[in-house]
Amino acid sequence: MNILTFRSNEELNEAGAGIITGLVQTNPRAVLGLATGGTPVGIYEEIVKTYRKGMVSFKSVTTFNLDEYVGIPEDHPESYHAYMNKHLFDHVDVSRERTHIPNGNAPELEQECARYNQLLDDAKQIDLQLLGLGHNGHIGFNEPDHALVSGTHIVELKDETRQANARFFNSIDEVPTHALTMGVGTILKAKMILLVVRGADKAEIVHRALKGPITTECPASLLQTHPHVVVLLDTESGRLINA
Ligand SMILES: O=P(O)(O)OC[C@H]1O[C@](O)(CO)[C@@H](O)[C@@H]1O
Repeated sequence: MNILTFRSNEELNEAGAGIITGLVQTNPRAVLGLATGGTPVGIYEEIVKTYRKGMVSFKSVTTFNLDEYVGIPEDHPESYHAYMNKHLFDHVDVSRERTHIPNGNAPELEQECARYNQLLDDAKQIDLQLLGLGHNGHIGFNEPDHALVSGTHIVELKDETRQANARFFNSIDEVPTHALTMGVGTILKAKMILLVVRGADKAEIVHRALKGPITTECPASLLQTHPHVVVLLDTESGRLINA
């Protein structure tokens, strides 16, 4: 595991964007696993800047997002479909047929999970999976539990996750109770994982995830078993790791 700590957000964003655009420059048909949440926004901004300079093209790239809320429309401003359009897809030349996000409004959610798993199987392997980290150690929406699910599945969000994400909604009551998420098995199958974490409030979970016991009670701790993980931290989130 390669853990890099950055003094400024700009440097962290440039490093994250550089890894992703560098991969696409060398492999224009790369399969990218993408994340949402507050953490990757600055990285997407840097990617768009690189694209606008004509230094990278996404036209042959395939993307798979980690997760989507259940029960809010795709055009709801806080859906992960809307997020990806706003922060990346509307600004680069990615082909929409090759972008994939689970459909949280599918009439049969189990069938939707099976469909998403099939698409992932057809793509064979994600070349780079971008991840943020939840305060309770979740990756994607894989919440701490006594057991974890390998493939895409429906998950009931923990109260702490709904509270953390309430900042994006008018009130906690509007935060969906369920989501569809790629499973930990699929995440760990990626060739490379790029975990990005920011903020003093994540210092403890970063330490637990990267240095603590490997346990399903902290899903991110399973990343310790992966052969190629790069972790980008700011000084605050890396405080305990670097102590
Ligand atoms: O980047 P944030 O907003 O702190 O969220 C951390 C993680 O939580 C999620 O938003 C899900 O709650 C993930 O998508 C993200 O990786």
